[in-house]
Amino acid sequence: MSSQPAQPSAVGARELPANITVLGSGSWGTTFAKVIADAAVERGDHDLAVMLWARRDDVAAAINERHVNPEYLDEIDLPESIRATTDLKAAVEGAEVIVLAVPAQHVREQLHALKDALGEDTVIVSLVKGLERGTDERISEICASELDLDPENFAVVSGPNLAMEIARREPTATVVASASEQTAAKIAKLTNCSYFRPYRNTDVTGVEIGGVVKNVIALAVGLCDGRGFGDNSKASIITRGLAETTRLAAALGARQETMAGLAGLGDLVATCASPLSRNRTAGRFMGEGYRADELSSVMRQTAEGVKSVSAVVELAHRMRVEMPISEAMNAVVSGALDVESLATLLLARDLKSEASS
Ligand SMILES: NC(=O)C1=CN([C@@H]2O[C@H](COP(=O)(O)OP(=O)(O)OC[C@H]3O[C@@H](n4cnc5c(N)ncnc54)[C@H](O)[C@@H]3O)[C@@H](O)[C@H]2O)C=CC1
Ligand SMILES: O=C(CO)COP(=O)(O)O
Repeated sequence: MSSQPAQPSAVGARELPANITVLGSGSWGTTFAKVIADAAVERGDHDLAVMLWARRDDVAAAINERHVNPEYLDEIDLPESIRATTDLKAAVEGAEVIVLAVPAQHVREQLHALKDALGEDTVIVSLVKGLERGTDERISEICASELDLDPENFAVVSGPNLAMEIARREPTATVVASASEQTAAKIAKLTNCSYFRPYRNTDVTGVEIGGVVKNVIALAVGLCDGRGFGDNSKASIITRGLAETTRLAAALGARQETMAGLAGLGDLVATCASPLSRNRTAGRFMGEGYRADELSSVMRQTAEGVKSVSAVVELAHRMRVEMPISEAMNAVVSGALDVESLATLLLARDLKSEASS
């Protein structure tokens, strides 16, 4: 036996990355930064740095000086190891992991802006639950086309993850999916803490589609609230919503069992049940008579379902998949259908066997 001390591995002595950047300091970006910082403390890692990129100076200043983000996470104290900046290039310089937490329609421009500062082995983690309008691309596809990113360096984190509950340390599980088992395991370890339990998966498409379509279904459930419909209507929409999500995911090559897991059924239930959900809230406002273009006057935060529904429907047409609830929601959001006519349209199709679809 050699008496030589063990040599550090090629990637360095640390098992996990030390420099993490989160792009987007809204409710989920800030909360996710907190999860990473809390997880590091719990495993005794005091060298890990989390940098949050904020669009606004006042948000960055509040995080740096008072360790709060009053705009998005009122009442939550943030760990002092989280720093914030509005300088995108400085934020991503030297980052080993870059987490995307901006609305889907702005991901491509963000990636374009940071392209040159990206390291060869940088891992991109998406928290985003939307499709890009115009291309109908998922975030993994945008990363591949915009950055020429090796799929093994991409992961998506998705599940029943309402930001405010996690910020309050209420226990939740999630899914980390990557084409690389190793990348998924690394991100799972980086985020695992006493209140956040990640499960690994390699079905990136399924996990992304689950997160995107549940927002559209939550709009429909919100509409039921706005129209005064009860739990039978909502349970019917949730169940048939899961069926159409599963059809689309399967057509795109995803695994059906992913839709029965945390990133499918789990997230659908959390979002459709929670008054914290922005998508359900947006649906409720529309059910009460607001048009989609009036929503920004009553809610400040991102409701990805409103922005992504047309891309979901386009993708479904391309894949020849029937998605009647998404079709109806697209018609409402675009103004082609009024909410009074919606009740019959949401579930109206030719009568068929439940098992046949
Ligand atoms: N809030 C939640 O509970 C969860 C949200 N998500 C997903 O995470 C993503 C981000 O959502 P949130 O943090 O909740 O949104 P948010 O609305 O709370 O914050 C969005 C962030 O993006 C920034 N932003 C807005 N427009 C931008 C632009 N043009 N360019 C660059 N940045 C821009 C905002 O300044 C803000 O920092 C969404 O795709 C959402 O579906 C996923 C799981 C949970
Ligand atoms: O994705 C979420 C929970 O998992 C958050 O949903 P909302 O964007 O509707 O708030």
